[in-house]
Parts: sequence; C-alpha cells; structure tokens
Amino acid sequence: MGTQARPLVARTPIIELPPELQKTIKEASKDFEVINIDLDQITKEMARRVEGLLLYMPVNLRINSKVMDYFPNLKVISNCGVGINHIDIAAATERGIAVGNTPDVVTDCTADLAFSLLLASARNVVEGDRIARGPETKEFLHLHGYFGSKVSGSTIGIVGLGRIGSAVAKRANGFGMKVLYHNRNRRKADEKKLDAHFCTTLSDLLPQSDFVVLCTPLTSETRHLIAAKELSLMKPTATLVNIARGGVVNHDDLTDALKNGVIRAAALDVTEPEPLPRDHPLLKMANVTLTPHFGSATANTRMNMMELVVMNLRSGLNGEELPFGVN
Ligand SMILES: O=CC(=O)O
Repeated sequence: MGTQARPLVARTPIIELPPELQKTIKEASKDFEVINIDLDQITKEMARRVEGLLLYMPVNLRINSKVMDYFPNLKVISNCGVGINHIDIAAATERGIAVGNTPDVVTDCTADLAFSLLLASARNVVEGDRIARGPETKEFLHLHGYFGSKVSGSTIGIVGLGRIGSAVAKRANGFGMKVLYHNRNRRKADEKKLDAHFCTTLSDLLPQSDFVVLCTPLTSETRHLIAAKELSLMKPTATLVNIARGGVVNHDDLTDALKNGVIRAAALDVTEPEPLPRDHPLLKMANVTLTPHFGSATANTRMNMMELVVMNLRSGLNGEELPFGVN
C-alpha cells in the first residue's frame, strides 16, 4: 500500500507521546498515518481526510456531535483509557462511528493507585515526608494530630464493583479489611471470591465504612453521587478516595465537609474541574492527598493500552468490529 493510500488518524490532544508509545504508533503506521491535531485549529480540508481519532489522555476534551460532524469521514474513535464519559456514544452510534477503549489492562494499576492514595492519606505519608525532611522531625512525629488512621482490619466501602472495584477489593482482602460494596446490580459470584458484602443502598454503606473508594463510571446517574447528604452519612473518621471521575463528587460539598470535620480526609486522583484551579481551597488543605489523574501511568500499562488503541483503530478503519468496542 503506498503512502498516499494510508488512512489518516488524528491524535489529540497535542502532547508529546512518551517514546515507548511512539514506537507502538510507528509500528502501526504501515496501516495508517497518524498526525497530531488541535481540535480548535484543524482546517475543514484536513478534517475531511481524517478517518480515525486517537484520544490520548483527553482530560478536558469533549467529543460531542459537533466535533464528530467536523470529520465527515470519521469511522472510528479510539480512546486511550477505559473511561468514555467525554465521548457522546449515542451521537457516535447514530453516525456509524465505532468507539473503542482500553479495558482490563488499566485495572491493576488503577487499583494499585487507589490503595496508594488510601494508605498515603491514612498514614499521612505526604506530610510525613515533608516533616522527615524538615527541622521539626522529633517534635512533630508523635503529636496526636499526626496520628494516622489504621488500615489493616478496618472497613472499606467500594462504590462500583466492576473490574477496578473488584481489584481494589482483592487488595483490601490482603489487608484483612472488611469489604462492603454498593453496585447497581448485586454481584453474587464476586461476593464469594472477594469476601464482599453487598449494601443495597449507598446510605447503608457510607456510615459503616472507614474508607469509601469510588470506582464507578461517570454517567448521568452517578454525577454528584457524593454530595453534602452522602458526606454527612460518613464517619467523621472516614476517608474518601476517588479514582473514578471528579464529576462523581460535588467538590464544593467535599470542601465544606473537609473544612468542617464532617469527614477526616480525602484522597483524589480525579477532580472537577481537572486540574483544579491553582487557588482552589482543596489545594490548601492538609487533609487532602492529590495525584494528577494518573491511575494507569506505568510504562507497561501505557504500552498495553496503546496496543489496544492501535488494534481498535485498525479494525475501525477496516470497517470491522472493534476488539474493545463500546457501541
Ligand atoms: O482515567 C483513566 C481511564 O479512563 O482509563
């Protein structure tokens, strides 16, 4: 196949891909050509040539019907990530555009990060690091205010027992934690495997949990699932961990709850908005532990994700069913 005949895939947003991932894309480039584009800048003429969209970590990108209509020959949208709340799936389906994501390969790393955040928050790891480097080590370390929250043997409440939620439960088993979960549908088979107890309602799970870990996708049903009322149901000693999507939590209510001691702490890989404005009150709070939405950010996982992205692109460009399709 000559160079001219290769379908064009537009990659967005424009950030430098890590070298390992560039290699995967390069290897695929015998099948298609990848160009970097800025959605606000791309000309109509160039957009007409684009048959695939590759979304790499699209933090604030919204792929709605207007964007899709700008690409009249679009066949496939391949998302590097499992969450697809930024893509209007119904609009894509209406237009015959296949959408693919990267499930499974992100599961372990994201669950690992959930536990990193949980432990770091519970045991004041970030603050401890600061103290250990500073002049006040001896005086501060044994003050009551720096006592952490015991993880082993405590109760974890997992909201959303999908792939990642189940992987979090597995890790919790290793810490001897009592595992509660709330999910739209009861997962009886998983309950046995994970020694997990079903809570019919969120209101049942929240007051019992020392750590509440959000693992649910962001949908119209889960937007602001955790707001003032839910936070008030949690123990004042409890910690909220969010590795799902920022939109699952009402951040004004969370800020108030943390300020007023309604809950002990929050550990967030995702926020709303993302990133938080530099003057956001959450950034100034000692009982907030933050990471910059990087649940899947290990070299191995990102390479595995890019392989799936390329598989989805190849199939979509050929008009075949995507191996990891969502519509
Ligand atoms: O946020 C990460 C993902 O959706 O995989």
